[in-house]
Amino acid sequence: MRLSSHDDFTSLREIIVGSAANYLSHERDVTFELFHHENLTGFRSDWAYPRLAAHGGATPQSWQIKHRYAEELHEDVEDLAATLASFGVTVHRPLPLPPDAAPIAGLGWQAAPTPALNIRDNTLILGEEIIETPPAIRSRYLETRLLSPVFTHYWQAGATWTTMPRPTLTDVSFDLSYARDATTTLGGPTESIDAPQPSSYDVGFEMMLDGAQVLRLGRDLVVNIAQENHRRGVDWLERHLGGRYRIHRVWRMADNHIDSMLLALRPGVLLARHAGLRDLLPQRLRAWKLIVPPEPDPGAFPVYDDEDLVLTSPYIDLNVLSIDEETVLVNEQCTGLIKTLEAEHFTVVPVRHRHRRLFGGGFHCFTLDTVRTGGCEEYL
Ligand SMILES: NC(=[NH2+])NCCC[C@H](N)C(=O)O
Repeated sequence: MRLSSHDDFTSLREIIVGSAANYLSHERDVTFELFHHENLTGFRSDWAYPRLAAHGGATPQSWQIKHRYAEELHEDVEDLAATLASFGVTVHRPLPLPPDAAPIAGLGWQAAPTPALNIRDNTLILGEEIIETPPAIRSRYLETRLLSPVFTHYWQAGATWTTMPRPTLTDVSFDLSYARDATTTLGGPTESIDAPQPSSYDVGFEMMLDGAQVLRLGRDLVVNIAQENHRRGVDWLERHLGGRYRIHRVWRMADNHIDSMLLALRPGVLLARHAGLRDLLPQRLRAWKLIVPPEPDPGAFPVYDDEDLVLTSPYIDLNVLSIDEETVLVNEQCTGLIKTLEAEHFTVVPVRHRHRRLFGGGFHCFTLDTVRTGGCEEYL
């Protein structure tokens, strides 16, 4: 079918499910530390972390992921793909990262590549257009290349395929204000994000915007912005779209991705982390109903060691995936959310995903819907 995806809730026909194959390590350079600083430092995350200060050091490090967790993740992602297929959805897959992947390099940096797992992040599908968004983490620089075969398939069927300007990603490319303003300890055990090193390739602040910062509602796009890199990215998007969409900028609802804060389940209904989010919404969206699940249960997560990096907050299970306006895939461990949605008359499909705190995403992050029945509607 032709690419056509304008929202997260109308009937799902085709989807890409990320690949967790060979997720062996995290490249703990300054770009990784900055992107994940909120979780790495425990800020806002209630039972975040005994923590890392003990480790010390200032050079990028390859942080090994325990084999068992990588394997269990892979198993859960393959099951997710099978569950979607069992609903009659056509499932596409990225190329798996090979086990012996060589490091990738940019101007003045080098990093081990990550697999195309959280594919919501680096691509934005807007209707009939694929927009590859500029990554903010070096190890993710070539991630969308693993999706090239799928994008080529849609391009051949008539899709528009665009790549936003690619950043150089030197240390000084980043606006650190969000990290500085937050009440958090800067710097992880590896590279301090507060000490950018000069490079001959410096160009100053660059555009950086992840697809996952955008909530798609037909003609309306709600975009979370936390700092200048994001602002430049949204400015680009707005100019590129040339009035075809209405962009609503939301200031600092989250550090970056919006999809463990707010998701649309159907026109008029949002799933929200807490009721206070209403005040941050664009005026016309404030009239929508907010479904707020109970606070996450610490007992619903595996217990990890200090060296197992926790990359998401305990609210990650809010990151659900809708098959249609009634049917929602939810983490089987998140019984509070399951009950809440059932009470609202949704059909919940429980799906296993054990290590959602270790790999940065839930079901919405791991997928990219490419064909849904909804058009470019005026929901607002
Ligand atoms: N598209 C994504 N990767 N979203 C995941 C967002 C997770 C969010 N930072 C949290 O800790 O809850």
